[in-house]
Amino acid sequence: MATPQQINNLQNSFQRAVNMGGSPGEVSTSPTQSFMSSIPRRVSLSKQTKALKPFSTGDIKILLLENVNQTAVEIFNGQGYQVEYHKASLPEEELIEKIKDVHAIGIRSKTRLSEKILKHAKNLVVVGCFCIGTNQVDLDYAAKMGVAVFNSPFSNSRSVAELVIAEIITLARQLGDRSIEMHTGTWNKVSKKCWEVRGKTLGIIGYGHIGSQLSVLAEAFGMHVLYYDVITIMALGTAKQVSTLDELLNKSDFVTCHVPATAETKNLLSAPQFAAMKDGSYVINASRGTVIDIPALVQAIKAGKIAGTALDVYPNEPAKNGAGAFSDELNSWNSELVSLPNVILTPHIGGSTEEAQSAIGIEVATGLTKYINEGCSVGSVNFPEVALRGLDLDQENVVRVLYTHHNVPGVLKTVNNILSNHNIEKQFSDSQGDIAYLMADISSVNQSDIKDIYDQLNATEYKISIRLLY
Ligand SMILES: NC(=O)c1ccc[n+]([C@@H]2O[C@H](COP(=O)([O-])OP(=O)(O)OC[C@H]3O[C@@H](n4cnc5c(N)ncnc54)[C@H](O)[C@@H]3O)[C@@H](O)[C@H]2O)c1
Ligand SMILES: O=C(O)CC[C@@H](O)C(=O)O
Repeated sequence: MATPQQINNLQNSFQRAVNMGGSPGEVSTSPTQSFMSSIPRRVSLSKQTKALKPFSTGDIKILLLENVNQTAVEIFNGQGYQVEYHKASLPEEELIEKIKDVHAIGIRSKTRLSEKILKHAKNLVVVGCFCIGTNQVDLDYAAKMGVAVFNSPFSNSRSVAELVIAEIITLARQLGDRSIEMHTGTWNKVSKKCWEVRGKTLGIIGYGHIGSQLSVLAEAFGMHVLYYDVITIMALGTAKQVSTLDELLNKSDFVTCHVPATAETKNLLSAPQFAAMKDGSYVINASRGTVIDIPALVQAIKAGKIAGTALDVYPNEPAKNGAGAFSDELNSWNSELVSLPNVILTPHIGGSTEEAQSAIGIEVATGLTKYINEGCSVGSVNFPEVALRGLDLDQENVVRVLYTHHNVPGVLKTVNNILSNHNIEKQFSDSQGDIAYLMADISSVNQSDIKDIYDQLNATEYKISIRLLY
C-alpha cells in the first residue's frame, strides 16, 4: 500500500500539474531531447510533447560515484534532480547507507551492486552504468526489484581499440622497457627481438564492438587479422573468423581479448592456452580481469613462451587512485608480474578518454532521464524495452501508468479492468523472462481518481512496481 505521504506527494504533484499552469504547458528543452533528436528513434519526437514528471522533480535523488563525467551532472541538474557526487566508489557499508534513499545511482566498473546491496534500495528506480560492462551489477535481481539498468554500449569502443593498437607496437618494440631504462639513466640501443607489426597476425578473441573496430585499425597497419567468437560475425576488411580458439592461438603473433566477463570467459586464457600459442607471441587484455589467469601468464613469460603482455584490467582493482593502491595485498602475484620484462600495465583506462567519457555521460544520463521522466526503457540491459509516444501538449487529466509485474497469465486482464474505468489512450507491454513492463496513457482521470488507481494497482497480485507520471 502507498503510505499517506506517497499519496500526498502524488496528489500535490497532480494538483500542480493540472491547476498551476506551469508543468502541463512546459516543453522539455533538456539536453535529453537535443541529444536524442540526433539519433534514430523508435518513437517519434517530431512534435513537441508534454513534459512528464514523476513527482516534484526536486525530489529525485541521484547518487553518482566513480567520477562520472560532468556532462551527466549537467543533464541531471538541468532536470532539477538532487545530485550527490563522489569521485571514487564507496565502501560497502557507506554504499548501503546511501542507496537506501536514492531514486537513481550512477556507477562505473568498480562499484558492485550485488543483491546484498540492492536489497537496501527502497526507492531505487534505475541504475546507470557509465561504461560498457554491466557485470558489476546483479542484473536479474535488479529486474526482480523493478529496477532498470542502462549502460553505454559503444561510446568508448574506439578509445579501447586505439589503446590496443598502441600496445601492439609498444610490445613489439619493447618500448615500455626502453622508457623505464631511460628514466633511470640507462642508454640501451638494441634491436634484438624488436619487430615491425606489418605482416604479423593479430588474433582477436571476441569480435564485438571493440574487436571489430580493432580489426579495421590493425589491417591499416598491414597486419593479418584472425578472430574467434562464439557467434558467426561478418568479417570486416580481409579478417577471417576461425572456428576454434586453438586455431587462433596457434596462428597469431598477438592475441587480444575483447569478451565480456561471464562464467565461460573466466580464465579463458590459462596454462593450456598459453602453451598452444606461438613461441615469442604477445598477450593483451583490455576486457575484464577475470578473462586471463595471471599467475599462469607470469609462468609463460618466465618460461620465454610469451614475449610480453599488456594488461589494462585485473581480477581486483583499487577503489580509488593513489600511490600504493596496486599491490600484493590486492593481487598476490603483483610483485612477480611487475618484475618481468616487456610488461605494460595500465590502470583500467581503455575507455578513459575525454571523448568517450563525455559521450558516455550524455548517453547514460539521457537514458536515465527518459526512464525517470517518461518511463521509456529502450536501451535497458535487463528490462523489457518499452516506449510510448509523448502526450500532446494540450492534453489534460492524463496519467501515464508504468507497471512492472511478474510475467504470468491474467495480469493484463486485471490491470486493464482497473484502467478501463478511464479512457486508455494507448498502451504497450513487453516481457523479458519473468519480468513484464506495461506503459499506458489514460485520460479522463480526475485528481480524486489518482489515489484510487494507485491503490488498486498496488493491490494486484503480481505487481513488482508502479509509477504514475503526469
Ligand atoms: N578496458 C576498458 O576500459 C574497457 C572499455 C570498454 C569495454 N571493456 C570491456 O571489453 C569487453 C568487450 O566489449 P565490447 O563492447 O566489444 O563487447 P561486445 O558485446 O560488443 O562484444 C563481445 C563479443 O564477445 C563475444 N563472446 C562472448 N563470449 C565469448 C567467448 N566465450 N568466446 C569468444 N567470444 C565470446 C560475443 O559474441 C561478442 O561478439 C567487455 O568486457 C567490456 O566490459 C573494457
Ligand atoms: O570506466 C570504467 O570504469 C569502465 C570502462 C570499461 O571497462 C567499460 O566497461 O566500459
